[in-house]
Amino acid sequence: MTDPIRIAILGASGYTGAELVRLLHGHPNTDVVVLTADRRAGQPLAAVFPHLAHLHLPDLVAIEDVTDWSGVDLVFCALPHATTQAVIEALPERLRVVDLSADFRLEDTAVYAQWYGGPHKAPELQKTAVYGLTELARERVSRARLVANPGCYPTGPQLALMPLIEAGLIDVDDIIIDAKSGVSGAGRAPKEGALHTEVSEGIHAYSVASHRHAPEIEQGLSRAAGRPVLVNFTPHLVPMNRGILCTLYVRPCEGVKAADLLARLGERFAGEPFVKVLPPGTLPHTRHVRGSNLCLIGGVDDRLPGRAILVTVIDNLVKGASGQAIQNMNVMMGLPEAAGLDQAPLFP
Ligand SMILES: NC(=O)C1=CN([C@@H]2O[C@H](COP(=O)(O)OP(=O)(O)OC[C@H]3O[C@@H](n4cnc5c(N)ncnc54)[C@H](OP(=O)(O)O)[C@@H]3O)[C@@H](O)[C@H]2O)C=CC1
Ligand SMILES: CC(=O)N[C@@H](CCC(=O)OP(=O)(O)O)C(=O)O
Repeated sequence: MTDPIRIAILGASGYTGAELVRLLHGHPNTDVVVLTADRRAGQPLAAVFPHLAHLHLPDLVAIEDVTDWSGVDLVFCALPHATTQAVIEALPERLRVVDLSADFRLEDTAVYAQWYGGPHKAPELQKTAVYGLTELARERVSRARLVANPGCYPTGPQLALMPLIEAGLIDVDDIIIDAKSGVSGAGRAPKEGALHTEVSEGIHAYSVASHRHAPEIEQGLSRAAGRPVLVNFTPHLVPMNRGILCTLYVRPCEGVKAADLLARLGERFAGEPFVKVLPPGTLPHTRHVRGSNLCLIGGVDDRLPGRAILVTVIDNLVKGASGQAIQNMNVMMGLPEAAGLDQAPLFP
């Protein structure tokens, strides 16, 4: 039996931090040794998250109070974007890092500056970061010191569209991504737009034609196409806690049907533990993945000639964040990729 991997979770008092703690509790090869917080530093985790009170874990501390990293092997950074670059740059070089924020996802730091409102604070480190959409980057992830975990919205659409673009099966200049997210995607820190009164009993589009996940999706699709690709991406906030459903409107090449697209995806993801392609005509619900690391993909032909509609679902806190982060850690550390991630979805 090998020694457990000693884990620090920065931002453990947030939603994705708590989800890392929950999932790592079931991981056979890890030991959580450091938990950090900002406003909640100094408190026991059970005071912040009573649902984790049965676990024996260290209290929350401020990052600056962690002066000795010698007892840590791998760091999960679950901090707000734009705070993470400086934090990771200050960590000892020896530590492996999985960053859940957006700070290292965009390879071009000029594009980062344009979408995240300021210059990149660690451009040299950015050159070493690997974008960790695990199923499509496994080999690079295995060698990475720093993995940029994909955004919650970009995960499903890239998994469904990149293999189709690589196979030349769809028109890359006509892709519409209609996305709907649960409110936990906005994090736990109080925000007016996430209040119950603002979100319940309604649904609304936001950041229309201007959401920061559009360039992240375009980065992946452009790599698959071998040339620049732009997408129409519209996110919506829906009154549920977890889950992201993306409806993808695509134009298959002449003679290609939805069943052919699904067949290609089925071949591409054969044997993958977490990406499952449904039979033609069967469409997934967010309920089908709740609490699990699964991404489900379904599809149908549109009545409109030449159009097909694909639907992807993930749990934003699992495959869209902490689950995929653990999947990446498993690949980086040479562990079985599904270790700690075999939870079946909570249905209904
Ligand atoms: N929620 C989601 O579905 C997803 C989130 N992400 C990304 O993951 C990261 C974490 O998200 P999430 O867990 O939702 O966010 P939360 O707002 O729920 O949690 C943020 C965490 O960071 C801590 N924190 C806040 N500001 C600072 C600071 N200046 N210095 C140190 N610590 C700080 C908070 O501490 P305290 O509470 O004590 O103040 C808390 O522990 C973000 O970058 C987010 O964009 C990625 C994919 C999906
Ligand atoms: C519902 C909601 O507010 N979602 C967030 C994105 C969620 C997220 O986690 O963004 P990152 O993956 O880039 O960190 C938003 O629209 O900004």
